[in-house]
Amino acid sequence: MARQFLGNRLATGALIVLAAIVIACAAAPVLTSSGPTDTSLGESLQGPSARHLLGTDQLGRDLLTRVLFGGRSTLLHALIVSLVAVGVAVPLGIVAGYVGGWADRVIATVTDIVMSLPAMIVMLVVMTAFSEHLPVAMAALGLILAPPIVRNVRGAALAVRNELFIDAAKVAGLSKGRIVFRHVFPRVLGPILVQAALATALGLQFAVGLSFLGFGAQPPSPDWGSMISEGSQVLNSSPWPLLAGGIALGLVSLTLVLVGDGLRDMAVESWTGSPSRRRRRPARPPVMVSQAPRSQDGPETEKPAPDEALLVVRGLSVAFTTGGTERKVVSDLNLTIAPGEIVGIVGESGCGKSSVSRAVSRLLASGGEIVGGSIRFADKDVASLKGEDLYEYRRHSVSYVAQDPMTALDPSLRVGVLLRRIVQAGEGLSRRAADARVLELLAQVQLPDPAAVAKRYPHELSGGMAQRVGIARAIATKPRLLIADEPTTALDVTVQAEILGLLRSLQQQLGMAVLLVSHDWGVVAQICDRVVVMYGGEVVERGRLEKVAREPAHPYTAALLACRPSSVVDDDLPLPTILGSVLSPGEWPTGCRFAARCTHRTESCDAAPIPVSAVASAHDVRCIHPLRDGDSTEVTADV
Ligand SMILES: Nc1ncnc2c1ncn2[C@@H]1O[C@H](COP(=O)(O)OP(=O)(O)OP(=O)(O)O)[C@@H](O)[C@H]1O
Repeated sequence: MARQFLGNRLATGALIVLAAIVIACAAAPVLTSSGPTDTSLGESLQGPSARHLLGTDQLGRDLLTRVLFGGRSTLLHALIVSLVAVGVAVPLGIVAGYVGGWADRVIATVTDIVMSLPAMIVMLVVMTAFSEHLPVAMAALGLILAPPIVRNVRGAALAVRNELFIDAAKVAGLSKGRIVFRHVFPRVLGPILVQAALATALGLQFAVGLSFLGFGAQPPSPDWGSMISEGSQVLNSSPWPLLAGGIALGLVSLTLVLVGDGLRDMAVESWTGSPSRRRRRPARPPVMVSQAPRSQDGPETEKPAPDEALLVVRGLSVAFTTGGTERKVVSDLNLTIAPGEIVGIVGESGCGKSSVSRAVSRLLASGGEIVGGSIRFADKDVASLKGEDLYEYRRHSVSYVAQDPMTALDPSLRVGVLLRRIVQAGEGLSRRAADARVLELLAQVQLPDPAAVAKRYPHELSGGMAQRVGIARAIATKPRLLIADEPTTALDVTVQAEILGLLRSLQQQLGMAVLLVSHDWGVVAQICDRVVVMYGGEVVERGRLEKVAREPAHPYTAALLACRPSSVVDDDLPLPTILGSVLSPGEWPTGCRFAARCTHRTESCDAAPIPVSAVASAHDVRCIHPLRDGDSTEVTADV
């Protein structure tokens, strides 16, 4: 961090000047040979000379001495403003942005009220009430300046709340407090530093302004405001008394702004590595619980018995509310996963795969809600978990590996620190033991030279290495179910294969179950035991992987399989695609949701919702015209 700041020459220069001024003011009694009130009428209103570097005022007092002594109270008052403003605003801004809900609404109302007050009039009232106590007035000014900082910090915290690495920290079981201190605060530090510098500059202006009006130091004691006031009265005779205070004020204000800019750039660079690494995600609050008894998703013919199952999802419906309209994106979904099993969910983009995985890991985005059904994990009712139980579930039951490894790792933390915090949070290990465990985890995900990797920031890793670190974090809590949402989509093909191989070998070593979400049959086919095909928010087919892949019964599954690059025989032909596009959630028809793109469509497909039924042992399909051996599987593929 310090290196990044020093790289900004302007800011470094400004900091040196600012520090020099502050130190000189603090050490004024030592640095000056005369006192600030020592008069010498014979030397009145002189210009700069070797004896008086900034000249003298009308009473022959040395202006430099008065600037240095006067700066002590002026800078102290500015500091009070800044400390009060930032000290009040930062906690409120973080709570409003990160916690949200009613806390956000209350804080927003209070800040709106304070912002609507006329600052100058309030200050004059405060000054009248505390005319002898400028520090109290400065503290009041700090309170008046806090609301814009609250808004700024709130915005930064809100943006961080939506980052993938916060989801990852939640799934790793870190409590809200730890997440705020370890992940949110470092990310809002940039805006805080800038605001602190600006608040100090503003405080300085106010301190000087109030003193100019006579509320500050009383003669003969100096401060910069009273010096400017006195200087303005003798401006016709000499500009130096005015310039001395004015230059000090201008210099400190300018350096504060430049230092603030430098600090902000330093904070941004240290958490991003490069600006291109920063991405935003929509906000996501906790989900709500509700029930929906009706189920069109029929019984799974191939599943572990409920008492053997690790995860049992029944009739799950998920909806998003945007602009006051609720839209179901997953409807009536059944899914069962046995301990140690790898199940894949496959389907085109927008079919609801991630919504299912996020509902299971309790990470639905803002506006997202479980509106029906149940999710049971071992003996837990996942949808109703709260507080400690939710941390416990995330800490020891599920883990989440996200699509983009770069955004899923906190860019402001070295890999070793990031993993150590996860390891220490749950197991209460000493630092040394936690560091050893971190190296063990990095070795477990087959990263060469774990000690060197532990010292790097995420932006210093390749995509594949970053995803291995993401997996190391996911297994650090020894989960029973690892959810991997498109874990290889952001990686190139060779790295994809390595990551899938790693997931398979970790699953075997640790005995955990895996729910793999992908739009790519090739990925699912490499490691899954069973597969669930989703279309339009519902399951259209499921069964053992080899069975579904060899004998797809739903035309959609068949079309997906036909679109795999590996199924193209003639390299000269373009890749096949499925005709039409996925319907948006609000456009789903009553009958078969795939009907508009299906060449097997008949009138009865549109008449009523299509139930799931068994086509064979261990093989279910939601289609009234399931494909049979010999039926064309490419009918919907457009080449
Ligand atoms: N935060 C959100 N707000 C509103 N709608 C959303 C939100 N997230 C997802 N959706 C909608 O939910 C539907 C299902 O999205 P989901 O991400 O679950 O599908 P997916 O199959 O995983 O697709 P992808 O592979 O592109 O992520 C989509 O229509 C999408 O627009």
